[in-house]
Amino acid sequence: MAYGMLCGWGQTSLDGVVILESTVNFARGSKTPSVDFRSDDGIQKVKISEVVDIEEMAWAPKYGLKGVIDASVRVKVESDTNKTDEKIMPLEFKTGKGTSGQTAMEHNAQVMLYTLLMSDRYLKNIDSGLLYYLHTDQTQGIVVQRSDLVGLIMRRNELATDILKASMSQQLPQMLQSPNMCKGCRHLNVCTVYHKVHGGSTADSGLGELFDSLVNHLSTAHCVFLKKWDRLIDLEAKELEAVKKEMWCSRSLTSEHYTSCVSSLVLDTSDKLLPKKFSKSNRFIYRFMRQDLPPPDGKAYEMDSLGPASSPINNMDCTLRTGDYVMLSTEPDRLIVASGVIVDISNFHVLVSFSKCLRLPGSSPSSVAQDLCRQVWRIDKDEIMTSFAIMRFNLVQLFLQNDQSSHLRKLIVDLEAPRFDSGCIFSQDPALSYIWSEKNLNDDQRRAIIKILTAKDYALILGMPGTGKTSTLVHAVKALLIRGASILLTSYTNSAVDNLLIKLKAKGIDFIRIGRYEAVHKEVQGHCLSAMDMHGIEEIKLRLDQIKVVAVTCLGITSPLLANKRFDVCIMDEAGQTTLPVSLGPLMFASKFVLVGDHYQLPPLVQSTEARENGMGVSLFCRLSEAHPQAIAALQSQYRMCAAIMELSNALIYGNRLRCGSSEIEDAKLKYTSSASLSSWLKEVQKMNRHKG
Ligand SMILES: Nc1ncnc2c1ncn2[C@@H]1O[C@H](COP(=O)(O)OP(=O)(O)OP(=O)(O)O)[C@@H](O)[C@H]1O
Repeated sequence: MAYGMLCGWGQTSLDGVVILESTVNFARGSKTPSVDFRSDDGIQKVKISEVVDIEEMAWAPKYGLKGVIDASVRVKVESDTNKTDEKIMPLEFKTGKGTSGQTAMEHNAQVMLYTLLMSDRYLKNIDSGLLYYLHTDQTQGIVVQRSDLVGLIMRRNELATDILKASMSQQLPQMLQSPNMCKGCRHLNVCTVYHKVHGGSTADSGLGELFDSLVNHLSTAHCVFLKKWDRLIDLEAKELEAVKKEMWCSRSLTSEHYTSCVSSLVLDTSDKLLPKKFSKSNRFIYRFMRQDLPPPDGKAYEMDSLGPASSPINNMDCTLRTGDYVMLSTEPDRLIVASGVIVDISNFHVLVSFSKCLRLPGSSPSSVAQDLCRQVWRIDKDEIMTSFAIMRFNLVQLFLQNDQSSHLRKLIVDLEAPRFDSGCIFSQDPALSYIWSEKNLNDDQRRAIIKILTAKDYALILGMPGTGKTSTLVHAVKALLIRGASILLTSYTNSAVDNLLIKLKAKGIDFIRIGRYEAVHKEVQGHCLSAMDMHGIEEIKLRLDQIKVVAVTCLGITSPLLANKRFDVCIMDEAGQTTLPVSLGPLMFASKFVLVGDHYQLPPLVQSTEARENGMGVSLFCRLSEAHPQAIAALQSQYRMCAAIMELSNALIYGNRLRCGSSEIEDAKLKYTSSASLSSWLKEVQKMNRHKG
């Protein structure tokens, strides 16, 4: 029965696949495992009677806690005295063997907190949970004591106070000074680096030589750099904190007050097939509409404006867009039910895709559909804080003690000059022969690709508007592939990544696109793993090992598909508009990198004035360009503007460095058949020209 239910769930990540497989195996197990709950009832037998949810999001604003529960299960528990009890509880899978010591304590604490989150979610007292160790096939029962929960919540409060203090005044709490506990802790590296950066000494770390061995590589300049950028991220995060608070605390805000949400929604049931299964991505699509929208009678959807009682979803202020990560919650109690991605949004509806069928917590299998239809919903944007977590993660990686971090640190923090292998220009390199023989490249573009091919550390491509950046990158990728290099292509936005991929596809270059299927351009969706006919993790791994070109957005690098992947080159487009901590992420995956951008155009978007004034608007591209102009290859021949328009760009920004790529471009004129169809500003220009003439 459990397997039947599981088949209804889509698979989102490798973790998800592992959990699904594990739960199926666990639930299918013919034997009824005996589990020690360490309670008065002695050893008890447990049997899963229903898998209620997989990877269930559990948010409890009142405790300030959130988590994703591997599996929420209904379990029949039979004690020695033949007493049978049916309960809902969390089931957490662990891959390690650690059933003792500190790790086991952490696992226990995690399950206990999940019972608290589930109690809040299912509105009933959930007093026990299960831990299943995959390696040893051992199941451990946990019965929650009130005193344990009180202790855990107190620790949570201490942690929250410390985090708040750190973000306000950059003061970190004392280290534990316990070598035994610290040695096995997975946060040891980051913890010691931060301790040193904040002026901590070996003595007050309490770790002696161990501390020195982890931080001795850090110079004063490194500490200053990390501290500065950490502070800038704090400032920017604080700016957006207000938005996050609204999401957690507000109960009655409408989109008029808060533009990243739509409230008062109901499921549109006019299409009986909802949810629709998006077969390619294995996701489930639900359509929501305003509660006050008149029922669709065929005409309602075609109306330009709605009646006075109803307000459009996608009004001018609403910042929700297709491709946005969102959270779905209930109104008025604001129970967060699932996270998904907007597939489409208009004045009348919003389509959201989820990794599995929706179900209200506690809903019985027979009434799931009715319960969902009766519910009033709210959709909030949900990506702001994840990007800060990624930025911090990227930043601290740069200061850890390993070869890759050390290499990047020298280039990015110490600003060591990048090396170029000019000798190879005269070699018989087939990649270079390809570039020399390629007729569609102009001299600037050829020089740029040679810069990329000769770079040992990095190259910077300054691509002014319309100078053929994308076309140049396509040839650069081809040349690198001739050399047998593996390439990670990245950019901040999905559209920039896909723009390049569409051109690569036209040239017959194969690639894998990592990212949310819905946010990927239709023309390249077929290159998403979720759209391929893959059977199991091994096949996915094999495909990833074989492919030479992988593309992902800068913030998409946290995908488990990229874990342990290494590339010869990372090429980053839009680098002039990407903040430094975001840029660092993809660079960690490659031996050398190419940044493509134009720092004369818009700098990275930074909301906080203080962060901007203190340097957050300086991209890595700009930092390296200013330090090492010799690393830049500039594309200056443009193919988008006639001479008169280009002169404006040259006068305002480019100091006459831009030139027309051909005489046709230089003299190009706008062709139109009738002036009636012209917009008013063009008519004005036309009049002025006649006047001049
Ligand atoms: N060497 C070349 N000769 C002739 N046309 C070219 C050449 N390189 C690029 N183009 C043309 O110039 C236009 C702009 O190219 P592309 O889109 O690659 O530039 P871009 O720098 O990425 O553009 P933008 O800055 O506007 O995003 C395209 O129409 C392209 O075909």
